Amino acid sequence: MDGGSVVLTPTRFLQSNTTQESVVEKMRMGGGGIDNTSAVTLEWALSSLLNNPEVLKKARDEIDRKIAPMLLPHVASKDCKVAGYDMPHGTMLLTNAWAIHRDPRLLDDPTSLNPERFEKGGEAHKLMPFGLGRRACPGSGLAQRLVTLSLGSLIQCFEWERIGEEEVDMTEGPGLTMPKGIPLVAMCRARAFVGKILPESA
Ligand code: HEM
Repeated sequence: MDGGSVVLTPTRFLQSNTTQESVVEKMRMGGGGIDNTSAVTLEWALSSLLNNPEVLKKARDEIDRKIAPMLLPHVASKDCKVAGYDMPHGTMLLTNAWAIHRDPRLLDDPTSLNPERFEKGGEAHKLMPFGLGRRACPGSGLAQRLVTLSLGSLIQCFEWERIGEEEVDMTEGPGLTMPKGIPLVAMCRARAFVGKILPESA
């Protein structure tokens, strides 16, 4: 291997008295004890991807498209079954709320915006933005009041419009709380009655 700037050899971190230079030197000589099938395979794979950036981009786009945000991980405190699957004590369980909320077996036409669907008895339980069970969000009462009151006031007090013909971009950004990929920019105008209450906003 040429003395490149990145040496992908995880095993070297296990050897506290080994400098990077000495590891690289040993690798050049086919160093004993450093050979690691997985690390070598990873190194070749990453090398090939770096020489073929379009394939690297395709792989990353596919991962971004298919790996949805999960709820926080939970761990089984004792052996149990979830949906028929054995969960031995200590198993980490990740809930894919994104997929559950889009499952046509649970909701009719799940990707349509139809808030009235949750007025029907039992339907609200299919929505789980706050998780479920003992570790569900303890702030859900506060959050629901805050969000619904704020959204209600924004709808009540302003006329809203998109800034153009194009639909608002719905791409998700990275991060635990699933922020918007592109921040929302919209036009709003205070409704006439607001001017009577707050003259400076008219
Ligand atoms: C729209 C707003 C919010 C959303 C969507 C949200 C969502 C969540 C979710 C999905 C969890 C993980 C539940 C699980 O592990 O299954 C969680 C946990 C938690 N949330 Fe929230 N949350 C919100 C607002 C708040 C607020 C306002 C507070 C505090 C005032 C809060 C405090 C917490 C705490 C302390 C936990 C950890 C609970 C535990 O692990 O036992 N959250 N939240």
